[in-house]
Amino acid sequence: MGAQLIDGKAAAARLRADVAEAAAMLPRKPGLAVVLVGDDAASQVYVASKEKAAAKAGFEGRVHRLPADSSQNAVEEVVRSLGADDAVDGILVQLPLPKGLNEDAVIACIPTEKDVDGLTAASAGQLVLGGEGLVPCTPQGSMLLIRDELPDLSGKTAVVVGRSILVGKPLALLLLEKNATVTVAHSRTKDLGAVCREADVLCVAVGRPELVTKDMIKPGAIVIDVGINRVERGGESKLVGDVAFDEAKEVAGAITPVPGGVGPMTIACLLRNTVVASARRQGVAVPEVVAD
Ligand SMILES: Nc1nc(=O)c2c([nH]1)NC[C@@H]1CN(c3ccc(C(=O)N[C@@H](CCC(=O)O)C(=O)O)cc3)C=[N+]21
Repeated sequence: MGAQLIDGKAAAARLRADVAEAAAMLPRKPGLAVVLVGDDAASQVYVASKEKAAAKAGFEGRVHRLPADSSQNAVEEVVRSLGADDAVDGILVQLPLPKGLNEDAVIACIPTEKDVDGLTAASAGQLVLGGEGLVPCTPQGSMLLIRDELPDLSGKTAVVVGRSILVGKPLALLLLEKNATVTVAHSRTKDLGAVCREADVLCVAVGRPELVTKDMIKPGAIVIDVGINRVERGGESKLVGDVAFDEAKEVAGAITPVPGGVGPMTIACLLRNTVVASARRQGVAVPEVVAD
């Protein structure tokens, strides 16, 4: 075991404490609304943990549950009414939506200033332009973990495996903003191993269990594993990342585990975005503990 373990759970706990402190400084409590459509088991679990984390941070949290067979218009109407509700600072529409619903059209109903997931076209545009928009939670959490290990990315090579709207693309932009030399690899990349081996910072977000093996990692690299895959092993169900952790830790300099890595940071960053959105909407300065 050469690598240092990056403890996302501990980092998330620290961030949540900062968020709670910031929330207590605002004139009124931050309000977070979660919209959950249907009864997908995994989504229920995620939403419950978001609800709990929001309450613990001193937020006004509310979950709006809609039946799986809701019409497009019904879902959009709920999101629009939350957009018009002054007590709501952040709106999160839990994805994926049940089949038949148009996710893009639902997300388009979220006002930019309440887009705590950073998923609207306006937020994505601000990310490209280097603006002050709210940054998607998983890439934001990944960047905070990287910063703890390597505060200055100038002159470093970063490779992002995966180009999803939710993670890969925004993460590549954030790394670029911090002056890393960024390569985005994906399913059509030729010789993925050779590309990954160039990385001082290797981020993997493809949703393929243990795709990245130790021969693909530069000795001493920082490895950020965004994947959360449920697999059956020896008759048991367990979570594994997109990186073969047990062998990767022999060569990496620092590595995130799954679970306990990027996942907990995602929720902490959702709370952070909500307190930032709330401060802005209340017309007060964003408290220093959660700024930048
Ligand atoms: N609009 C929207 N925004 C999201 O941010 C969003 C979403 N939809 N849909 C689903 C995914 C998934 N997601 C996770 C958050 C935390 C953990 C997490 O904390 N995982 C723990 C353990 C999980 C476990 O034990 O099952 C860990 O990695 O240590 C995982 C996954 C947010 N998502």
